[in-house]
Amino acid sequence: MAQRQVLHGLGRSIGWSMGHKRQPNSTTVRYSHWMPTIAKSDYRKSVDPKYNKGMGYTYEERQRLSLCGLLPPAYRTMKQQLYAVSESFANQTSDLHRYIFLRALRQRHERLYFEFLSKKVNECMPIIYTPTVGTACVKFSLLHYTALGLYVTRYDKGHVIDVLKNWPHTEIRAVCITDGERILGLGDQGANGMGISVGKMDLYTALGRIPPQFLMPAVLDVGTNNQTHLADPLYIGIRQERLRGPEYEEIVQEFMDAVVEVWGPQTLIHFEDFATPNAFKFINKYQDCYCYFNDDIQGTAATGLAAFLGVERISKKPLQDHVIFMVGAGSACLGIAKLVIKELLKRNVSEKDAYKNIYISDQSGLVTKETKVMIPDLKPFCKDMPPMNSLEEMVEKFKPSILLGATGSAGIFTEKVLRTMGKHNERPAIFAVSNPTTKAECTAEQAYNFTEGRALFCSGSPFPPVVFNGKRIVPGQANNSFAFPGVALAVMCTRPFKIPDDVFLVAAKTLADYAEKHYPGEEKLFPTTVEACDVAFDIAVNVAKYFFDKGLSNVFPKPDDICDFIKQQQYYTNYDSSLPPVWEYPELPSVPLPDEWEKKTKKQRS
Ligand SMILES: NC(=O)C1=CN([C@@H]2O[C@H](COP(=O)(O)OP(=O)(O)OC[C@H]3O[C@@H](n4cnc5c(N)ncnc54)[C@H](OP(=O)(O)O)[C@@H]3O)[C@@H](O)[C@H]2O)C=CC1
Ligand SMILES: CC(=O)C(=O)O
Ligand SMILES: [Mg+2]
Repeated sequence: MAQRQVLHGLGRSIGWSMGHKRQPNSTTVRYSHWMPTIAKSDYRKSVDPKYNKGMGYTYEERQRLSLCGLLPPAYRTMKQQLYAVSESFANQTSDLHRYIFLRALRQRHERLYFEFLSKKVNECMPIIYTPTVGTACVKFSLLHYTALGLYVTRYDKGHVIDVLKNWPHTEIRAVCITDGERILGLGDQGANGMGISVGKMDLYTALGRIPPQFLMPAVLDVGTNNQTHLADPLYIGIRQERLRGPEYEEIVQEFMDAVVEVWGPQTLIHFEDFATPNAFKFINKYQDCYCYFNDDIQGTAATGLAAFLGVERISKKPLQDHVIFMVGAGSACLGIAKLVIKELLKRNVSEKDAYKNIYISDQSGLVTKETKVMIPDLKPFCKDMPPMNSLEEMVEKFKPSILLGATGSAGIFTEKVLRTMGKHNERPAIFAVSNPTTKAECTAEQAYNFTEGRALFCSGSPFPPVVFNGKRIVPGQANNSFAFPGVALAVMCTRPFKIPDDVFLVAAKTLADYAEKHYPGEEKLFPTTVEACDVAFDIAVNVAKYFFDKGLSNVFPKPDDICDFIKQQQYYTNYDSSLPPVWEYPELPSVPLPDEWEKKTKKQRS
């Protein structure tokens, strides 16, 4: 009996239950020799990425789990393993190699991977997320080795539920799905869009600390119109033109219903990188009847509004008095514009005044009543004025104080556009939010150089700090990754049936407040990425409060301490064990880690 308790304790300490098929009377040492089959299955489990500790298995655990001899003799603490990973990471020869290295780590040793991401956010975010994830998607056919997420295809029609049931984890609480049609600013990547779903869900865990076993990245492969992929003999998806019309919508509907059937109506369904007309069609169809959100519309909206609230704070001018010019009439710009309107209406600004100062343009110029509008959500933003085409002329004419581009068209914020922004504003707010970096409307350097260093600049993908007139300026990152992990964490904890738009107002305000609270008196619109985990937690707390207060949570009773309630459901990477040894193993000599590395690993803000 005592023996069984020890074994159970050990099972818990490494993260799985040992079961009851043990020899109750055997000693532990004999057990490991007598039961080769079980020992072998323990070995498989011990290298399962979810449980693996790598060289972090203690000598005691190695003895009990029949791992002696299967690992090198040295033992490594989590910190020593992190050091090993960071050395190997740094030795990779390109960002794509770093991406491949991290993917392999994820497939081998999940807790170490997430611990590394959270300790090295600055270094890892640009790899597992934008910009490198964009390159990875383009080349995904060469990188695919094993199931990272679920592929559902148009030919699974009528059987989507069976495909979903093949996913190895049974308790899924969030799904991120893309059909790959608009991957970042890189266009149609078909099934290669899996890289984006995987990247987003990795941030659920790295930033939101949502346990990875609750998450399922997915691709809905309905074909691709990307001619390069269609001609590529190694393309991993269905080599056919994209499905359109009712058949396309039916397969999306079947996916939605299958998720609800398999994992329940409280499963969060996150739509990512759908082409804009479909993105708006589905948000309007699903938002009120599924636990659903579209990240490019709503997550981006929360981040964009937060940036504008920061501009309001720094400029000491109410948001409704700012002239906002948006270049791009897609998911990102329209999502932000709609949330700004929501915020202004809440402040009792009249509808007419709320719309008055927001201008939107697309490739054919200013969106006016003459524009052939394909997305109904764009209609209220159409101006009753003559058409205008040149961005330079529009910026000169409307004198925006906030200029935001989400176009996927690199460099359209020309020197003249930027200088005009600088001419009309003391602190011109310039946001080049297109991803990846190669698609940014301007670089950080251009934004500061052409405005004499006065720009309040943010970009979608990270730019390095710029030194202007001897002053080091750190550009902010205006990316929806500051919003969706916190919203998802709140949803996972409170289990609502739907996610109203107000949730993204809460997220925006929390993000803006975070910057204000942590950088008082500083002209900083966003926290740094190393704080993204703390931001996600704050957003989760406020959004969870919102769900409880509005009666939308399905968790009863309302917890007294929401912070604690959320913390208890988060993912932790600790796998310490304090078991006694079975046979004696001497304390082996070790060498301390370099001081330099220890210092660098401590949290730094910029
Ligand atoms: N930082 C972040 O968090 C986020 C960034 N993004 C990025 O924003 C970009 C756009 O995404 P999304 O809105 O979904 O994309 P869409 O493709 O739906 O929209 C792009 C819009 O930009 C317009 N456009 C393109 N080129 C120009 C140009 N040269 N001048 C004026 N308008 C132009 C298009 O006009 P037309 O319709 O006439 O073709 C279209 O209205 C992408 O790069 C994406 O990565 C998206 C979401 C979040
Ligand atoms: C960040 C993001 O979601 C995009 O660029 O599409
Ligand atoms: Mg996106």
